[in-house]
Amino acid sequence: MTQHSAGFDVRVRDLTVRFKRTTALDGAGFELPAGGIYGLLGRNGSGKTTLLAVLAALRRPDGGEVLVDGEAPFENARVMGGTVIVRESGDVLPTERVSTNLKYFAAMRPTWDADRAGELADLFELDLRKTVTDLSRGKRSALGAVIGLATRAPLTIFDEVYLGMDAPSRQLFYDQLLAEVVAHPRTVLLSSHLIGEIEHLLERVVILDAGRVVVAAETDELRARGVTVTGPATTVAAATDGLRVVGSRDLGPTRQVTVFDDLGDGALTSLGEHGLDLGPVPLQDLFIHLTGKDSR
Ligand SMILES: Nc1ncnc2c1ncn2[C@@H]1O[C@H](COP(=O)(O)OP(=O)(O)OP(=O)(O)O)[C@@H](O)[C@H]1O
Repeated sequence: MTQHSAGFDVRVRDLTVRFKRTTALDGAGFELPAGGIYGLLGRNGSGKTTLLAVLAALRRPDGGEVLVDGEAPFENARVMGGTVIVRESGDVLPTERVSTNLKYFAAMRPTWDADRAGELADLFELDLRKTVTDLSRGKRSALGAVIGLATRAPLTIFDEVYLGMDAPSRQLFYDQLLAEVVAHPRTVLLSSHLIGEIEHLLERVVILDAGRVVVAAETDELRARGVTVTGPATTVAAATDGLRVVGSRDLGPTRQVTVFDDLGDGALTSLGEHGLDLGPVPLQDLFIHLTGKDSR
């Protein structure tokens, strides 16, 4: 059911987008419930920006279905009015001052919170008098963060916008994002390469690979499906037979494999009974295994 107070939900089914010779999205599908912070991960060229552009109504799909809050977003004034996308290329007025940009968004966006925008601009130490073109890359990213957060849109999309920020600024962004979503629930979709940094924020993760969704799952469920198994090579091979092994490396007689499978307690106990060492797999490693050359 759509919960308007908690943001827009997103349903994508069999989505295809083509550019002349390139199929950027090739039957992608996933769902995001209303209200929550979600991650869109994928290697360079996997289709993240294209997907986000479709969700934000900047592009019409060539095939399949995209529903945002129950309706197709393209040329849909209601859905577009409730969606904000922040991209590094900037959807700001580049030759105007920061202060003018904030006033412009205040006028354009009914959900804009001007006090919060001012507070965030202070926190990010943005000089309101500077024109956008005179800002450093990191400060331009910070302006994007301020706009994305202060808009309080039911669907808020950040397309790698915080990559230009230094580590303390990114931490500030993550903290402020979390505070915003707790105080004013909405649906936030972040695309990023910095998985280790953002994984604790994410309720769900969608991983794209070559235009297809290879994983769409709750982050906790994803972590539970990944385990490293370490021990004598022959024992590891026998114990993991029949499980989906996504990575393997040998260190002399010792083998470590990364398993990505529905591991119930039974499977884990049986691995443990073989006397093998079991360990967690960082999301970043799972991502590398699932989108690396070996998995194709
Ligand atoms: N305007 C365009 N014209 C032609 N091809 C395009 C266009 N935009 C994207 N593509 C192609 O579509 C594919 C997906 O690109 P997209 O920008 O969506 O990927 P991405 O996952 O955002 O990549 P990155 O992480 O490098 O930003 C790529 O092969 C890209 O070259």
